Amino acid sequence: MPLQYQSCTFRYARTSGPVLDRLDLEFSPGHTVLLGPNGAGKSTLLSLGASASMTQSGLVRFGRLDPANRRQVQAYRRKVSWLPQRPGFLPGLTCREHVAYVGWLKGMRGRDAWLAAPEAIERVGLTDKMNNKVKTLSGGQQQRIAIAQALVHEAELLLLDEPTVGLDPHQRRRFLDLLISLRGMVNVIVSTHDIGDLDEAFDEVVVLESGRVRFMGAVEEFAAHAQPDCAPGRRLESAYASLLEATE
Ligand SMILES: Nc1ncnc2c1ncn2[C@@H]1O[C@H](COP(=O)(O)OP(=O)(O)OP(=O)(O)O)[C@@H](O)[C@H]1O
Repeated sequence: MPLQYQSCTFRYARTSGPVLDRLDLEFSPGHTVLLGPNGAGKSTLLSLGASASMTQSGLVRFGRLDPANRRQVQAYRRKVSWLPQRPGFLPGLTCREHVAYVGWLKGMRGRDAWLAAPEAIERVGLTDKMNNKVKTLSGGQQQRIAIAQALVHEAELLLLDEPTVGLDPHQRRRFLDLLISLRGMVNVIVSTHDIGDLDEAFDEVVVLESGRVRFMGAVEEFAAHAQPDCAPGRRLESAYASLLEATE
């Protein structure tokens, strides 16, 4: 199912202009990377998609589900899972307890969530840490537990806000491999500033600039904006720079 934003306007309290002004955007199923300079509105867009905040006008829809409808919001949040920039974990819980707890919060029966948690944790490669406290895990491992939280209740779409910030290259690689392994199982939209090696993990690119869609298309179409003389390993970075320079 697509995630749609129809004529969405959003402004933070006590700020002058809107961050998003009548934005129309549709994310197709698949793996999409969301790029854009600081302040472009990526986190705002994802938090609206997660129903963590609500548009002042316009609509957000996942398929037919409307997060502004009280009767549909729980079903919406079960299907659309969000990993904010700084995910919070309850102190004292083990990985299994945490994953099961989130499943229960999303509407699963407690016992079902408890029994389903090990498989979700296995999917993210952390079975050996299942009974460890989440707070004792590294940053990269905590990000993977956050993904397991979405897998346990069989979310259809994951919204990940800068999930690789602060990860070392090895952890980042593991994280991208995890995303690749989730292809066909769950759709993802990932906002990031790390663009070097995204082509393997993503199908589509959206570039947001000042709350507007600057580019939307397949990774290859995006890469075609690269400077002809750029090094092969830097095509995506070059494409991104060219697209943004074209609007300066
Ligand atoms: N809670 C808030 N209150 C007021 N303004 C905010 C708030 N959060 C974000 N903003 C402003 O809204 C705009 C969009 O911010 P947002 O965090 O969505 O951008 P972003 O593209 O995710 O940026 P970054 O890449 O730096 O994370 C920015 O101008 C920011 O200063």
